[in-house]
Amino acid sequence: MSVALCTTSHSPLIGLHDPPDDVKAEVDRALTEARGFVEDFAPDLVVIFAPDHYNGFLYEVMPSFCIGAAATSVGDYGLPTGDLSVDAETARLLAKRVLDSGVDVAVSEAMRVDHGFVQPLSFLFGSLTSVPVVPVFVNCVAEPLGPAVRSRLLGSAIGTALRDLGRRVLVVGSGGLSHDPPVPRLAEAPPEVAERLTHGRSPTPEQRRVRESRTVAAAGEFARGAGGFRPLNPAWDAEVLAALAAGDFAAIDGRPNAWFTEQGGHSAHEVRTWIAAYAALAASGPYTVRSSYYRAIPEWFAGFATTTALPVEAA
Ligand SMILES: O=C(O)/C=C/c1cccc(O)c1O
Ligand SMILES: [Fe+2]
Repeated sequence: MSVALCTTSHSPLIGLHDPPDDVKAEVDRALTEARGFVEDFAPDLVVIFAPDHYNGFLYEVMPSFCIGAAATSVGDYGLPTGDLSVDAETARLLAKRVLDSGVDVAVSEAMRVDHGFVQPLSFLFGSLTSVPVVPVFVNCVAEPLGPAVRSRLLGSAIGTALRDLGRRVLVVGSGGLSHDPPVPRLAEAPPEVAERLTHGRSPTPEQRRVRESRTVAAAGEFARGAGGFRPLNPAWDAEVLAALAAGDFAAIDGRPNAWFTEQGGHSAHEVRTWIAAYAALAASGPYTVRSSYYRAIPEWFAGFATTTALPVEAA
């Protein structure tokens, strides 16, 4: 089997609240390069690690990790709705192998996914059904969170299992580096928001519109330096990118959750998806980063990065 990696930030504000044209063009070039890398690799399976933002996973039951044997997009922020082309047999096999390794992963036969999964799949493949996929949910927002090292163990177990498949597998990690957009938190939520975080899996179109327009308005404030949001942290982002590029998981493994939150903001825990993806790649041996793009983009509420990587012997 062969393996390749692409990690990318997502932001539902892309296309809804864009940065100046020169920045947008720079990101487009980076994503086009990543897409070219993926086309050249021509995967026959994609394993995507991504978070959810209270669209598919709510406090009714909030697993730390979940592998989907079937998945459908809820179509938040105007993104495509519909089923992903999930490779159910491989999803169930990977779940078994992860459980055998001692990492407790949930399984879903009806996973609902949001922009965290849908945006990278749409960027890289143009649709949700171009390539067989195994979606792997990583809880990055709903506290309490387990330690980040568990994401590495999850990725490592999946990468080890992938070695036996004899397939061309692209592992994808989806999520921002430093960022703290207004995703609600249960501990400080008023009752109606707590109710939504627990049971609100089917908002009306109007409820969805209100929620999404609030995020766009907040991004406008953030980009103007208003609103009291936590700033992006390019220095921390560089530190994390350098550790992952060097395969230096030890630099991250021992970090407490407070390190991610204090340095990068509450949503910086989305970097767990990158840790899992890089750990999955590392299971096939030493790797080398082929491309790495970064820019802090307040209009998208994101320390925005995209990287690609290959095993050393394939590079
Ligand atoms: O509104 C949400 O659910 C999330 C918004 C968001 C904004 C910016 C970067 C991200 O990673 C997000 O999920
Ligand atoms: Fe996100």
